[in-house]
Amino acid sequence: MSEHIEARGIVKTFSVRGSRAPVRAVNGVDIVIPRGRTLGLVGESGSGKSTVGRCLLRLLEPTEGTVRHGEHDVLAMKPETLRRHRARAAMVFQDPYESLNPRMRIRSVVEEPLMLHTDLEPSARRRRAAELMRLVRLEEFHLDRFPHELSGGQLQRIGIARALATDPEFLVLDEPTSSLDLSVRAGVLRLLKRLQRELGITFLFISHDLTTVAAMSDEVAVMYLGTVIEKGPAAEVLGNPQHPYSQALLSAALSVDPEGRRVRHVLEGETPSPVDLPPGCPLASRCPLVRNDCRLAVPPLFEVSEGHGAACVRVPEGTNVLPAVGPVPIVTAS
Ligand SMILES: Nc1ncnc2c1ncn2[C@@H]1O[C@H](COP(=O)(O)OP(=O)(O)OP(=O)(O)O)[C@@H](O)[C@H]1O
Repeated sequence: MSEHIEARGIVKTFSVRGSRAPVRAVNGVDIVIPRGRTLGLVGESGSGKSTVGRCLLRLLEPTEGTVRHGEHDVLAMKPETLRRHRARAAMVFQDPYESLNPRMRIRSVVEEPLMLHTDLEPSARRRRAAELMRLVRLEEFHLDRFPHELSGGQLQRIGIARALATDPEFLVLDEPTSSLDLSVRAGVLRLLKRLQRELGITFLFISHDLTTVAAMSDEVAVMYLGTVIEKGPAAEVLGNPQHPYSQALLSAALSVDPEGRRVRHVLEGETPSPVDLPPGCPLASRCPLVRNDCRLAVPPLFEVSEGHGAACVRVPEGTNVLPAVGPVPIVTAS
């Protein structure tokens, strides 16, 4: 299966007022997603998930790293090439109401990307808008409504229709169902699955909700403090987590193991500030299993099983080192 989205060594820092040191929001992340597949990106609030998603779309300029979309070097694009490239990749935001202009009719919301990134005539834009309504299972009359006249679930379908307007190959879905009632969540997730199947779109699915990620993802990457600390096939990472942070995240969410026993992996203490990152494993200051060598260097992703890696020195020695998410060559540790 061909790699579709491939980002290497992504670093993103933000300068903040009143602080001489920048916030290191993303600290050397690799992302590889094969065409038509879903990578779920999980981690607590502030771990850098949205910043990674925005860097992949170049809605933010990474401070370091490379981003490839198919054959295209996204970060090397000049403005006009980038404008046309924006038709190939789009983002669906968490809160559909917040992300839509309340004064724009839905038709303008849906047609806007066509105006910005394509040269379609008005009549072709209208036809495309009607087609998009059918695709997301809404009625054509919704195009003449304003955002406040639609329900949360309908608005998120509009957010999806807008993202699909230019027939993109890649979508970043940033917590696309977190603001929705449970009763409409499943419908939106089913819609996304169907669209992916029918249109062959590649997804980066960002969420802190592990149940949703489990249902949506082929592979999962777990982020902590700007770093991917575990990644691999979704069933492996979520069913057999090896990094103490992933174990804590999962036990907080599930609180029972596969045999039905209650398990608790509690992390004490505060997450360190991304302005002042510790030198070794980012979890060292909170990890119940910490050893001296954890504080020396950031551990690489040690291979737990095929394609499943965890950046923890306690993963058995003598294993391979996984350099990135997805089907990439595996380097044997010396
Ligand atoms: N524009 C910005 N200026 C300064 N700091 C920022 C900016 N954007 C993000 N950050 C910081 O970068 C870190 C990562 O933020 P990010 O939003 O990517 O995390 P996240 O995992 O997506 O969290 P959430 O789930 O809450 O959206 C946080 O410490 C955040 O405060």
